Amino acid sequence: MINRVVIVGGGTAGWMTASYFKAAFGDRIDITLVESGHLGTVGVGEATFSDIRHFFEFLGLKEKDWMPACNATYKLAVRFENWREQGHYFYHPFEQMRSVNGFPLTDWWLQEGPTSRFDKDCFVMPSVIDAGLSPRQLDGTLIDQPFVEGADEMQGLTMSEHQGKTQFPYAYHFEAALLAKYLTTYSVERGVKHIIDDVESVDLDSRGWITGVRTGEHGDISGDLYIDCTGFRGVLLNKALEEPFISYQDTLPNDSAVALQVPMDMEKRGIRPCTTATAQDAGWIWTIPLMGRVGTGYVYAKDYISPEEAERTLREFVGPAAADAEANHIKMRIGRSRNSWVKNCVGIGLTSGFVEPLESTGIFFIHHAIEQLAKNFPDDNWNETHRDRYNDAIAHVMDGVREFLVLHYVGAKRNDTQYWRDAKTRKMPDGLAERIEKWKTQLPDSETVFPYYHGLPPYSWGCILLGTGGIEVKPSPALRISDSSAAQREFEAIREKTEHLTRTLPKAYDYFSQLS
Ligand SMILES: Cc1cc2nc3c(=O)[nH]c(=O)nc-3n(C[C@H](O)[C@H](O)[C@H](O)COP(=O)(O)OP(=O)(O)OC[C@H]3O[C@@H](n4cnc5c(N)ncnc54)[C@H](O)[C@@H]3O)c2cc1C
Ligand SMILES: N[C@H](Cc1c[nH]c2cc(Cl)ccc12)C(=O)O
Repeated sequence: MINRVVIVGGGTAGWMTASYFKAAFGDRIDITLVESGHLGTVGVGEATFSDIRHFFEFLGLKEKDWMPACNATYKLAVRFENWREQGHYFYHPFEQMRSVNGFPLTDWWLQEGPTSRFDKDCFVMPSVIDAGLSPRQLDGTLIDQPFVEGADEMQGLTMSEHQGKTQFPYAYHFEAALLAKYLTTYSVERGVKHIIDDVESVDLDSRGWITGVRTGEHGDISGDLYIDCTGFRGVLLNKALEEPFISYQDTLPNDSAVALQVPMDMEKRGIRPCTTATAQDAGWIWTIPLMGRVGTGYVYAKDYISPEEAERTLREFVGPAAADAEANHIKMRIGRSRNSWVKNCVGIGLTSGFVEPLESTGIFFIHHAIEQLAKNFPDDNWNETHRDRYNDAIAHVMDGVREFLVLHYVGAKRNDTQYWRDAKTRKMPDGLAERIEKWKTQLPDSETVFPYYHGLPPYSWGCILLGTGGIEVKPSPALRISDSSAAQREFEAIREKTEHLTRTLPKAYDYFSQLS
């Protein structure tokens, strides 16, 4: 049995892992988490995938338990502003793609689109977001969507097993530091040993396996399995075990960010329930609404703009409310460890890998890694099959998301600065150019997107292609000679549903202010 687990690092990755493993394995596993008292965590205001609800469900937590404690709000989409041209925006929503006669509605939209807005013609969420509404009524009733919430056959499935079966209509925004604090209490109450100290060195045996970590004040801590959640430092995996890091910077050049937390009266401002990604001269700015403040930051490539200029741009973007906010400059390590599981050490979180937060994939990577590790948990035979399966799953998810992000830049019509022009000529990950060729005559489907599980359904790829507008796509030839009346009825049904929802849903702020 492997039942002594040592986690090094107390950011989002460390505490999500500790709490999930306690919920999964109870007292059959002994967990010690060591975190530095002075090295900070990266967590800024964070946005997630909708799948994160499975994590909270697994821990037995309801929204009213954790959301108010983390100043959380709902995220119904990512809103992309100015990626095509100044003043243009589109949504990548959490919403089941409708299909008519075997073709996604977006394909019909290319042939028959009632207006120039694919997002508002094909989905109801964009109008709900524009009106600043909550997807739940004040009594908690969720808007009726074609998805299954809590159905028995879905219990216990991992995210990859869930994919394609349902699409939940929202994700979350929350304060990462508050979530880490919440999960600390959850974990410690369930028996996780919490040590605040620095790991100063790592002991290896003659085979190079970890036998213990040495701390400044608490001596040696040893276990069977070591989980490296030390962030970009990779203290165990990359430093002690010397596992190489594969950089993605040749295809994704953004390597820096500057973040601000801006206190705000959200009742007055109102909550637009989505993450906004506003394109800038050398990157993009995120805006994340939380209860009591807005999290914002400029993600940029330092080859194109200096940190000082990025901070100045961000402050101008936010306006006077940012005057007293302290800027947090972050250097990002973009790419992944060649293998995230090496010998008796598994890197989770930023140690394992990271891509810029354009589609909020950091916490999704952590959640996926935890589910895969729980599924492939080793015994003392250290069977290679479990390790190899785990490493393949982690590599695929990150490589797939890298392609998805590159599509945003290659697809963006804007080319008004060197940064955006270079995005069109930069090397692409293997296979993407061929896939884009196929999508020019038929929007992405399960047979033409990145072929391994990477968290994004085919409709997500279609939204980016249609929204960014730089790649010309044509309707499928079959639809040109097909009867479109069923598609027309579907567009009409969406219009009616949108009209009904925008009349009946409460304001997002009102929903959160009564949630407890
Ligand atoms: C600019 C930016 C924006 C982001 N936005 C999003 C988003 O919107 N959505 C999303 O899902 N993800 C986002 N992410 C990613 C997300 O922040 C991370 O995935 C998440 O915070 C996990 O970080 P971590 O726990 O791996 O590392 P960290 O937060 O860096 O934590 C590392 C921990 O290790 C400890 N440590 C380090 N060295 C030692 C040592 N020697 N001894 C003891 N302890 C040590 C530190 O004290 C700390 O506790 C973003 C990341 C960045 C950089
Ligand atoms: N696994 C899916 C991924 C997904 C589906 N739609 C979206 C929209 C946005 Cl903005 C991000 C991710 C996804 C999920 O989490 O729902």
